[in-house]
Amino acid sequence: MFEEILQNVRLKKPLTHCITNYITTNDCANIVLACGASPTMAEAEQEAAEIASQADGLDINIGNLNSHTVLAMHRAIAAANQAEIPVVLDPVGAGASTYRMETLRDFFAQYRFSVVRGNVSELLAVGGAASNTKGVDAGAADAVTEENLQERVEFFKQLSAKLGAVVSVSGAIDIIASPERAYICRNGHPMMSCVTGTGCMLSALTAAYCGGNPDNILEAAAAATAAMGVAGDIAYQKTKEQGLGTGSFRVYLMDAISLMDAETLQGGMNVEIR
Ligand SMILES: Nc1ncnc2c1ncn2[C@@H]1O[C@H](COP(=O)(O)OP(=O)(O)OP(=O)(O)O)[C@@H](O)[C@H]1O
Ligand SMILES: Cc1ncsc1CCO
Ligand SMILES: [Mg+2]
Repeated sequence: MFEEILQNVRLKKPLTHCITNYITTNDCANIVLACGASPTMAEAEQEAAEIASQADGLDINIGNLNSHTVLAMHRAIAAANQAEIPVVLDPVGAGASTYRMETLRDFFAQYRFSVVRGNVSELLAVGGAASNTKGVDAGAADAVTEENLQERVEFFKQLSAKLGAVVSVSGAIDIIASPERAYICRNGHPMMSCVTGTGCMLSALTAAYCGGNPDNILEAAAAATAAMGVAGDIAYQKTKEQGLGTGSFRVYLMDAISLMDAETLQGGMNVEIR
């Protein structure tokens, strides 16, 4: 199902411009390289538009904002919209502060996004629902479960229609929704949330996949989530076999993305369409 998506990324090596937070910048650059794309992490307001307009995909992550990066983000997104380059927005910590919510409100009022990707608490906050975000982490009370899955799928399909963007929600059960169709992914391991930035990495990976597949955004976003989930499964297996911890898991996760091929993805993924 996702074979062509992966192949396009390795063939086209999409230039992926990420304006992200300094907590995870290096991991985001490395995951973009690992999947076969090229990262550029420029965040100076003076060059953000110029760099973005040369890219194939743009990743905007609000994890650690300041007035300079917000200005750079505005310039980069405007340039990407102008050039019709896909933009992925990671609303890190949405619901945690007024500054983040106001920044998001300004973005949604002015620009188009291809994908809005975050954890469930962030996407509930973006959708105006009650959210129990715990800083940049999802609140346990918001988790997608087998019991509330259908209700959440409907909510995120509606949010996708409202935003005019694919909505990609991560957690134990991931939901990647367009207004008509949602991919449900049940891969990955809880250890993924014990390493900082697995979500930030998934957003960067999503931007790279969208950059390589600009005419197939829903499938590109779903394939990125499935690849990250399968990588999480592989990394956990290796970590457990060797009796190791989260530091090794982080390295094995990167290894698994760099070694990911269509066969591994197809064989390992647990994906349903609703
Ligand atoms: N309990 C879990 N079981 C399986 N996979 C998980 C679990 N929690 C998170 N994941 C996976 O980890 C990755 C990151 O998801 P998460 O929801 O933790 O993102 P996030 O909160 O945005 O992360 P961060 O902001 O720390 O970068 C996704 O690929 C997701 O599927
Ligand atoms: C820990 C942290 N703080 C801001 S961004 C970030 C990385 C995970 O989103
Ligand atoms: Mg996040």
